[in-house]
Amino acid sequence: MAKKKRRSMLYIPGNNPAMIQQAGVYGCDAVLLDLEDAVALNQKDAARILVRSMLETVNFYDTEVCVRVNNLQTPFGLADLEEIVPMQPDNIRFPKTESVQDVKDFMKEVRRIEKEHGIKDPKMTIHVMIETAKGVANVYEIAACEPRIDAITIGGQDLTADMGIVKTPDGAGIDYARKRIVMAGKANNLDVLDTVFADVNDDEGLKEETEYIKKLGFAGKALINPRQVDPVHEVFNPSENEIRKAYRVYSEFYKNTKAGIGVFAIDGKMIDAPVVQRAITVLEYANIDIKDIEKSLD
Ligand SMILES: CC(C)(COP(=O)(O)OP(=O)(O)OC[C@H]1O[C@@H](n2cnc3c(N)ncnc32)[C@H](O)[C@@H]1OP(=O)(O)O)[C@@H](O)C(=O)NCCC(=O)NCCSC(=O)C[C@@](O)(CC(=O)O)C(=O)O
Ligand SMILES: [Mg+2]
Repeated sequence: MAKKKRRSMLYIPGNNPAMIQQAGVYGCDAVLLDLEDAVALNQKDAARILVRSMLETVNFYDTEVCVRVNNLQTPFGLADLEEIVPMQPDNIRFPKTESVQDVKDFMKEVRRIEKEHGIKDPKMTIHVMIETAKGVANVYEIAACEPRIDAITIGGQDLTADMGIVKTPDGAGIDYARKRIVMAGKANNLDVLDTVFADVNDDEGLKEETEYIKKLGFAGKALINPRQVDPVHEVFNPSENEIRKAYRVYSEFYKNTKAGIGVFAIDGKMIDAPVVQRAITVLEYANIDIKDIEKSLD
């Protein structure tokens, strides 16, 4: 099965039933039902109950569903897990993860709750959020410490607050963190996801930032408004020209492999395994199954 795309992950405040009800139709790859910073302190209990009931009743179609719980250091984190883990959304986000011990503490509770509810073969995966300088420092160990982690993400708003700096449009203050988190994620075969772009009226700025983080290796971006979905997809979706080139590279690779040739040239440019791998990634983003290309050549 093709790997799920995570180009766009839309935060929806967990205390807003009207927004959650629409979650399956925004066209984003994933929704992040938020019990953490989008929810006021006096709404935390209501939001938790609402999100649980929405997980039972709403049709999310093929949109991936992730719930962001509160950190276990807060009075809400454990209650969030007790309510949400039995519902087994596709994934749970651990915010402000700073150490391997934080992940262990979370997972101990997740596993206990799953056991108590007779969940034997849990499919729910974990997203860790790196949002403090300490988390950035420990990110390599965090990314490697738990097999159920399948994505890692930077929280730029909290990180800049923790560092005592302003989040500028050029992202200068979080550039090192972005690059370090990408390497830690890639080293552990995780999807690496970028932080939100706060100005919902600045499509050009959003696209520019998305172009940049795509070049760094991020698989997608967290969003705060449905209007941000299309601009982000526009950047992540390959152009017609890129698709045509990738199709040609894969076709030639397939034919050459059958003839026992490992490296060859197209228009004078060497095509080897990494080039083929990049072509396969483009084809995946264009929803083209390489098996169909192979069949057309057999
Ligand atoms: C930004 C704004 C107030 C703008 O309001 P506006 O009113 O100007 O929006 P409009 O465009 O006018 O809305 C038009 C229509 O869309 C509907 N609509 C709007 N937003 C929707 C949505 N999100 N989901 C579904 N529906 C939506 C709306 O209801 C209306 O529907 P209708 O009336 O029917 O036409 C609003 O969007 C909003 O609240 N966003 C969510 C904010 C949020 O979740 N923050 C927490 C996550 S970040 C964080 O925690 C930092 C982080 O942790 C994260 C990290 O990086 O990962 C870190 O540290 O960095
Ligand atoms: Mg945050």
